[in-house]
Amino acid sequence: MGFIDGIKTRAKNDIKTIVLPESYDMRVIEAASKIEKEGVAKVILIGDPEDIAKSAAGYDLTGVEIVNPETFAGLDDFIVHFYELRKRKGMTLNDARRILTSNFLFFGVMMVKMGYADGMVGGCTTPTANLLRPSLQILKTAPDSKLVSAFFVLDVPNCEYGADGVFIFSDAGLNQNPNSEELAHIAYDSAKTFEALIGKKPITAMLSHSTMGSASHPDVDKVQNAVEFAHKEYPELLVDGEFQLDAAIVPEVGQQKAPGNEIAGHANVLIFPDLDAGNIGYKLVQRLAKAEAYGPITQGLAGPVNDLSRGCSADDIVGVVAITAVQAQMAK
Ligand SMILES: CC(C)(COP(=O)(O)OP(=O)(O)OC[C@H]1O[C@@H](n2cnc3c(N)ncnc32)[C@H](O)[C@@H]1OP(=O)(O)O)[C@@H](O)C(=O)NCCC(=O)NCCS
Ligand SMILES: CC(=O)OP(=O)(O)O
Repeated sequence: MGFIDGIKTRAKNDIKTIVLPESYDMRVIEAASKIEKEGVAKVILIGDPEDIAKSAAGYDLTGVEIVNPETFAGLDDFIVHFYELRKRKGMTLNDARRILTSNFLFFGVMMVKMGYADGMVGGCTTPTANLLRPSLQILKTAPDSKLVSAFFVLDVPNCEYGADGVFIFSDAGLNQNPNSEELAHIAYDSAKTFEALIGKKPITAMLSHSTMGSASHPDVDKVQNAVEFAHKEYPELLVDGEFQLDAAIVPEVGQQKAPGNEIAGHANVLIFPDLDAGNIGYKLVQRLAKAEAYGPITQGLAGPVNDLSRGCSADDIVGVVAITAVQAQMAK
């Protein structure tokens, strides 16, 4: 069974409720219909029921719940909780009301925070920063994590590398220029996530334009220091570097450039030195190798809220909803 079919099977075993705030986009409507039909999750759409019924003509939305923030019975409670969370940042009750009734992303994250939904997926019409800010502000970092980061699962067809072509690429969505310690934390969280979602042993490579000192530059030093920090902080983690991409995933090149290294050539968790590399890297593999790309999925957040690329398809949304539902099961 392929990666996403395995995740969907897990999601169906213990149905979770996932809120989709961008109900004005037809990919979301199509995805909501598919998710209910396949039994992957229970869906909540946010918006005016009449508007949604009009735009969804032709789609079967049986089972989908629609919540209108304007008429939602729990709105006042949401406003007070949101205000309490953000008042130290200068938020007033009026601000809280205005934001929650006008911005479906903030309202959706509050549905997760207040236990009305188990998770949220958005971002097909919204740049990542606008999608992540509400969850960072409202849910915040999970107690067992040092920072929130975002990864993609790449499922590459006809690929013998990684875990039968399945990889985690991290950070490909959130932290723009992580320092060495942050890179080490991202590596740790990504390895744990790989094990939890893919069910295989994570083998983690810290990527660079250098392999084991073949180049000298402050950018290389940053990754070398990250490896040193990861070895010290997380001795149980199978992680090494710095590796170029070919040395990380191609066994012959790994042994040529880093002879005797047990990770070289076998990595399935790829940690990119910065967001430029991670974001460009995942899109290259998605578009040129025709890989399935699910994400950006957040890790280290105190609640499952996940992003989408604006270039996503309805099927990508179904996949990310299934992953979100499995994260919600694991968070229990
Ligand atoms: C996500 C992002 C908006 C956060 O930026 P920021 O400038 O820190 O945003 P804010 O100052 O509004 O921060 C919001 C909150 O998130 C927290 N935060 C930011 N980054 C965090 C992280 N990595 N982990 C945990 N918390 C974080 C901040 O501490 C702040 O908390 P507070 O308001 O309670 O004090 C920014 O990192 C970003 O734009 N990343 C790139 C996203 C992107 O364009 N990706 C490419 C496409 S996928
Ligand atoms: C993840 C990502 O790159 O998102 P977008 O394509 O929406 O910017």
